[in-house]
Amino acid sequence: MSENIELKIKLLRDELRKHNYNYYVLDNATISDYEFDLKLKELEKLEAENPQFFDPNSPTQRVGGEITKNFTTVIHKNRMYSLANSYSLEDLNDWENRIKKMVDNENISYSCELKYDGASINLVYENGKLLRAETRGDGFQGDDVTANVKTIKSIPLVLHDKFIDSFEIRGEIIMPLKGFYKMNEERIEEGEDPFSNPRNTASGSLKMQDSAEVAKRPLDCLLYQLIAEELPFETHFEALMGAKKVGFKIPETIAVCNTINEVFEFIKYWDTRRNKLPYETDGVVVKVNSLEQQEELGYTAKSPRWAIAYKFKAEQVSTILNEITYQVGRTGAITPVANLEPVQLAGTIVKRASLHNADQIEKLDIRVGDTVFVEKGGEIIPKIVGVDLTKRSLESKPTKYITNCPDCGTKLVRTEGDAKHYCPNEYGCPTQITGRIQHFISRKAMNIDGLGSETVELLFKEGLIHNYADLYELNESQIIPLERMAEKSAQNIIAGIENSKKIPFEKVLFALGIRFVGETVAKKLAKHFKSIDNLMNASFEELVAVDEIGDKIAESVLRFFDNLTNIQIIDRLKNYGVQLIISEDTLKNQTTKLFGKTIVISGVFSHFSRNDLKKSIEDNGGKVASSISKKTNFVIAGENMGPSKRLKAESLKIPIISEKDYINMIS
Ligand SMILES: NC(=O)c1ccc[n+]([C@@H]2O[C@H](COP(=O)([O-])OP(=O)(O)OC[C@H]3O[C@@H](n4cnc5c(N)ncnc54)[C@H](O)[C@@H]3O)[C@@H](O)[C@H]2O)c1
Ligand SMILES: [Zn+2]
Repeated sequence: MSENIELKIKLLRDELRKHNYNYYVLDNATISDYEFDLKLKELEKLEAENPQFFDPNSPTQRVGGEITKNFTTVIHKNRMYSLANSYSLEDLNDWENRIKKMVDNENISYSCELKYDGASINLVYENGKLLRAETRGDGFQGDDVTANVKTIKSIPLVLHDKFIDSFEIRGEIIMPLKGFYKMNEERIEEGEDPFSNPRNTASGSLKMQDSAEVAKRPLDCLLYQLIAEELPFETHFEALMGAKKVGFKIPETIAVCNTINEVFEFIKYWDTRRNKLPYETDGVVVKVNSLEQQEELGYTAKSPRWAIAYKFKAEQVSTILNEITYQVGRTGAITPVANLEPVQLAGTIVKRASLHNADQIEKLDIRVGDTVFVEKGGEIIPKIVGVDLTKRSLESKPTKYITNCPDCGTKLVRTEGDAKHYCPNEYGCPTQITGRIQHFISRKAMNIDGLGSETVELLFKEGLIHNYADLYELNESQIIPLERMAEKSAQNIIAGIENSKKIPFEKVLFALGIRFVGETVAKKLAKHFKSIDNLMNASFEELVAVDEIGDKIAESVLRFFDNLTNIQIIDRLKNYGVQLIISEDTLKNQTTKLFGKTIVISGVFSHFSRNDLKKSIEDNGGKVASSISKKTNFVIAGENMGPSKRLKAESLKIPIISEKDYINMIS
């Protein structure tokens, strides 16, 4: 018997560790938070009943995150904790009873805050300046992500008023919904899969290697705790308001409640209104307001006793699944969509839900006619999380995924490791053809004025264009007779197409619609290879040698240029005068002085910002790496170079040069 329990505990611990890793390190959870919390609760219960199997390393005893190998590790001056959870008013009452006993039945007032859903961050300030930003990691040590955090505009780098000399302030890095939706629209436009939710995206962004990329992500930071050797405040709330005065972003939603009943009111209020906030929240955090009482209460192994999270229930409704339809994307990817009986959810009427791919349908055994549960997380469209099997009719049959393209009838393919089915009829499938042309003319690509998506469809239907090169053969007399067209609009279209011949190479490269080559990648490739001919002749090794170009992108580029139709189209674009070589302007200030050199930078510089220094290295043909290895040619050290980096460079005998040496080197 006890052997069984021991095994059960071990299996649960292993499973939860795996989920922690997926969630915190890979930013890619494979079960819902609800299921995760249930399993954790089950383990807590088993451990409490069987104290002989206690293990300080159990997921019940430890903060779930980890440090990564991509950043300098920092030991937290003050430990970072998780929060105990509660799911009902009863849980909260129990908590109050417990803590009241520990503070001798004194009155307790509470600070109530929303639980912002993102990634925790610790900001270290010395003498009014941001010194370091650290992730929570395992609570004892985290990743030094200062360079990335410095790109978040709402975080003050220098305080505009005198405050405490040395302190830490903690908060949550979040991605507000508006920015999240916009980014996803752009990704879909570029043929990439959209991000799954704002939390993962915020957490993933924080851990990117290139701060210039992080700067493009619309991140924000909401702060919720101040820590110092000695705080000149009596209460947590006053401390936050003090921090607010010197420039920190502290949400307006905080309230002080004098009784637990007032806390309930706060929770009820926000449970129905949180959808109206510009960011996601997943609950309320209730904190003992008096700092003295907080100190008295202290911490358990994993969380403060003076605070508790109340988790909102994910909003869920049930409705009937009327039909499953299939969409074809510009890259041929098929997305199944659930068409639902319209239902009210989180303030909007929901008619459709994403089903992602065939596996998802199979896993949940979703069938037409089913009553399904629909949830709204951070996704653009809601998702189906389960089926109400008690309502399934006896005649119901498992869903058969389509085998052929709903648009052109071609047999679909699915390559190993890819969750999606694709229509391989790249050059014959109408949606793919018009999708590629629509992408080509779009604002961030060739920016062809006067030509819209509908006109592209019309021109295609009339047999006037089959690919984007055909645009350059169009003339006014072909366009004027078309539906809703007149001389003026035809002239505009032709003028817009003519003007697009001036669009610079990096945008043309993006416009070609090579899978995984979005705006940024196109810029990188254009800058590195300088012309389409060089790019076309590049080998896999040459491609992956370019900073931030990985296997997936390299393979996609090779595949694109391996196709005769594409080569012919590019030849035609060349003849029409489209820019397929990088312009003189872009080449200015560029040299090959650092060609083949891998350089690591560390510290703070006076002549360059870190990003400018990176750009300068790249402009001179060098490659910037984030960590020192045998492949590093030299390290440029600024002020306050990280001691671990210095040690590593010295032990590998890698030259360390100053900013001045560098400037001499390139001038
Ligand atoms: N689905 C999965 O596989 C999986 C795996 C691991 C964890 N999880 C989920 O992650 C959560 C557990 O993560 P956790 O241990 O980080 O705990 P938590 O996120 O539930 O609570 C602690 C965190 O809340 C944040 N927070 C937000 N607003 C705050 C405020 N106003 N005051 C104080 N803190 C605030 C802090 O960053 C703090 O670190 C659970 O919801 C769990 O379901 C899911
Ligand atoms: Zn097709």
